Amino acid sequence: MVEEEKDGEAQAQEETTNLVVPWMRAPVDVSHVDSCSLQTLPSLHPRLKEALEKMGISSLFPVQVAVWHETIGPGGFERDVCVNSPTGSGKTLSYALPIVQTLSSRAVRCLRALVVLPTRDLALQVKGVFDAIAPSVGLSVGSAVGQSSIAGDIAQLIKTPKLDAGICYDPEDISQNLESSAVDILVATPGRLMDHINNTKGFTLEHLRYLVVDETDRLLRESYQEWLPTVLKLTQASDDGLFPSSTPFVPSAFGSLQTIRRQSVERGFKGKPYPRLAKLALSATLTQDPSKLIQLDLHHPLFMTTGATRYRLPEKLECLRLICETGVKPVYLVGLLKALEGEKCIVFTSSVETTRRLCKLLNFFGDSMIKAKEYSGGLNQAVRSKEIKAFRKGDIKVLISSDALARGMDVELVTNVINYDMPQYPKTFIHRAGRTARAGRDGRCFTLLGDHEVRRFSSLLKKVGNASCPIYPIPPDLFAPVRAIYEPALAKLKESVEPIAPKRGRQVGFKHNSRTTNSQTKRNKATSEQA
Ligand SMILES: Nc1ncnc2c1ncn2[C@@H]1O[C@H](COP(=O)(O)OP(=O)(O)OP(=O)(O)O)[C@@H](O)[C@H]1O
Repeated sequence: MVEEEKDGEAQAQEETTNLVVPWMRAPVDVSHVDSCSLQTLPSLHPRLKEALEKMGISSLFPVQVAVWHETIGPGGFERDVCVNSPTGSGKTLSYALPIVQTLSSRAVRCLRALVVLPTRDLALQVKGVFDAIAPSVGLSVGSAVGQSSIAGDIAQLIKTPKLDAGICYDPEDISQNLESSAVDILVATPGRLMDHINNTKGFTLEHLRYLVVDETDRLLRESYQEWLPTVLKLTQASDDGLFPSSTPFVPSAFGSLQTIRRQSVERGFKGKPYPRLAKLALSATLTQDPSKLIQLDLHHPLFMTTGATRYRLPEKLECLRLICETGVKPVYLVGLLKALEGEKCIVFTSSVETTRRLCKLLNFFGDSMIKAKEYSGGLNQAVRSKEIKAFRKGDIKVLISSDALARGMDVELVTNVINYDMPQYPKTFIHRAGRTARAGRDGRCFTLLGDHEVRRFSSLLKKVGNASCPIYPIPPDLFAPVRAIYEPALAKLKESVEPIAPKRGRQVGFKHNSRTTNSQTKRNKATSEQA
């Protein structure tokens, strides 16, 4: 299974699209915004300040300051906000903080903010950020992600109030109206969100005020059961001015409430439901494709980006390349990993299959060489969670991964990213490389290349705005011993791996060069990260 960022056709189409929507032509340039200490940040709730300090945060990053100024204070959240900001620049807190601050004054608990992410692990990571700040102002956060128990979700999300003794209730009203949300903020993946929309009694988006579409370009690439049009429809005003799911009788004694969205006649809002659903869309590689952006139904959108170029790598990222002899790429990888011994490294391959084999092969080099673990969409969730936990703790130093880990994942102290397989698309390079050099830290991104890939890689580097990518020389004293044990390790791999039905022109195992991988990539136009 291939987990590349997107298929070539769509990527190529986007690369050549010169149609930039008018509101993207006059962006707020975040590179002109300064960080701001929590002391001087206007209007910050004192309890949120305390919570941030507990997280070790003393100032906000530029993108966070820019979004804060747009969303907090008079006129806040009047416009939808689209953010294109480098990996590791702090986009999660840039939306989490203003949403939590704004909801801190809410009187009744109901679901008001929905954050959607493409994968389970990402959603849980973002929930962790909300969990660190929202309870300080009395807000509750829930998650609805794939591969967790639906019953558990429901218990967490839906509150069924206790009825006062002695009052006579209509059973129908009780069953229909008295269940309400136990959370103010929900972090979800699209598939599980649709499960709740379609099947969970009492789950409603009636009161939703904020919708965050994180990793926007990834989420807009697939329809994921039409989650976005469904959410937008469920938050529209109906013809009679009332929200469609509102029922005429809701006994206020139980704390239920209705949000009435009317067709507004105010300037700038004419014909739109009010109160309005405010939207935030974010990515390090935000799409500029009008046919994708239109799906968001943005209101008077404000575009925030960093610098003049479309893509931008983290400031302290150093890019390096290794030119590998054909047929012995794993030797270069092991030599490089030996040179980086003790540091946390993520090694990216282009498919689940290569991830599995490469991980096995590295472990066949023997304990004195490299201990590596695997992370890919081919593993079950429990194993993936276990490996990522061990990697976060530092018990594992080398993680071999497919692109399932390329987007958004924030693992502390990853100092090196290694592209074992050269990424095919600029977006893939940006997201993979962005697993290091986060939050202003240093990091290195190495790319292993065959001779025939050098030119294509140079053109890719130009597209990501990086001209300099010197060759990294592996110290010869590290290289020679690795080479000596390569053949026995490869033989062990061949014994252990089940033979794959041979396809014409396809080489099995690691007697391949990157051309083989590329042809596999083209054959397997499969999906990737699981929703
Ligand atoms: N103001 C801050 N001060 C210090 N650290 C911060 C601050 N804001 C965020 N961070 C840290 O920076 C790291 C990157 O943040 P985050 O994951 O939000 O980046 P991102 O822009 O969403 O990246 P990606 O595009 O890869 O998803 C996290 O470890 C986070 O805890």
